[in-house]
Amino acid sequence: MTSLSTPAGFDPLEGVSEDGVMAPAEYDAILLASFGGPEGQEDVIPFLRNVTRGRGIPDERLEEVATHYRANGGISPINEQNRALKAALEGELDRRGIQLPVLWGNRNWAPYIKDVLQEAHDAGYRRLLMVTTSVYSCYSSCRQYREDLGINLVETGLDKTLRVDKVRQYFDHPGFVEPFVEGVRDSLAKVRDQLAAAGKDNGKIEILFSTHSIPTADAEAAGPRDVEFEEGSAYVAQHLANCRAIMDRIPEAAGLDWQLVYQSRSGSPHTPWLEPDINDAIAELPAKGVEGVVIVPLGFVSDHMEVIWDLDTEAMETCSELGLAAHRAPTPGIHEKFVAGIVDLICERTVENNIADRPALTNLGPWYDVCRPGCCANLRGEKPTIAGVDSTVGRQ
Ligand SMILES: CC1=C(CCC(=O)O)c2cc3nc(cc4[nH]c(cc5[nH]c(cc1n2)c(C)c5CCC(=O)O)c(CCC(=O)O)c4C)C(CCC(=O)O)=C3C
Ligand SMILES: [Fe+2]
Repeated sequence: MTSLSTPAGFDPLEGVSEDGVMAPAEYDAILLASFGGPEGQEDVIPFLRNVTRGRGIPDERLEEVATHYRANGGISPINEQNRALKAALEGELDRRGIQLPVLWGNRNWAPYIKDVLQEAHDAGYRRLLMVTTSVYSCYSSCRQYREDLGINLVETGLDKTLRVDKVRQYFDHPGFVEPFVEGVRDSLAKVRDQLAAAGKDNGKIEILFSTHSIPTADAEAAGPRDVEFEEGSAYVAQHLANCRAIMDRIPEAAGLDWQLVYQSRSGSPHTPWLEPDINDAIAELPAKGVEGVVIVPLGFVSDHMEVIWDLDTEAMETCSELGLAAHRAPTPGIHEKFVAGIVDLICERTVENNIADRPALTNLGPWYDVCRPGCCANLRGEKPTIAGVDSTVGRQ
């Protein structure tokens, strides 16, 4: 390519307000960024090595997790779900007459973010808007994505000619929350039916909101460094706020007990991670007189391996061993409200079809378009990032 449409480098803070809102801009394409997963038995170990490189995850844990993938033919459902989400986003953009191509790239498996950035550049794109399939604030869900973009832009040498911004973390956007409201309501009715069929018409039900456990040190570093969270950390506070937002919207669930629990812990047993584990929490329920459980996969956008194994296989088994009626609520997946919500988030950031109103269903949001200083710090050392007020990638 002889001439470029944009001058080399940019000011990442141009148009960014005090509170991290970025003025609408013109984008060439959307980048749907996700985790990635294996697509066959021979991919399983290389994928797990990609995920855990430099993370100190014991080999026994990797072998254990490999069996979850092996049982599913070595295939993670996540890639198919992302293809479906990409198609649904294209459909919704098209329906609204918005001409923005959707690219898809993963952190840990093909199509890799690095290759997608090169393809985007070769196609003449100079500014992308990234949407991630992770919605809360913590290293794994926020900074790790911003870092992988930063590192790949620097490594490909595209950092001065290809700019990537990111939509805000959208845990409390109605597009993410409302599908859960519907799903929890339906699941509650199913558990009530199961109990009725067993002659336990007024059996006590508890709602377990489940999310990915993370090291407590990562939880403490989650979110902006310069903002205090009453509930210990941005990660925990965002989840608890969402639990309340969902409970408040389901009259049928009025008065039911609920709690936030954690799943999919890895790492060394000596490192503290967020607790209680969902299986331990379930084991405590019979003693409280609980006879039915609704399991809500609040930390996830689709039914990937952490959902179909850790919840549908393990947690459901724990319930059945204890004789508890149970149902797992759906993830947003390609729910029409979720898809429309993501397109709304894109429109918040674009000059054309701009949406000025920024809905948020908790009082923590709307979250920052451009992360605050030190947001979701990498406790192992600083790497180049995008989409933070302290990002340096692409600076003139
Ligand atoms: C917060 C969070 C989310 C939610 C936000 C988001 O969605 O991003 C998430 C999602 C996912 N996690 C996934 C898979 C894995 N996560 C692992 C390991 C880890 N996850 C962590 C955190 C999170 N993970 C952490 C702190 C580790 C320890 C290692 C490290 O510090 O990085 C490992 C290694 C083996 C193990 O120990 O489990 C695997 C295989 C898949 C793909 C599933 C599929 O293939 O369908 C998805 C969507
Ligand atoms: Fe994970």
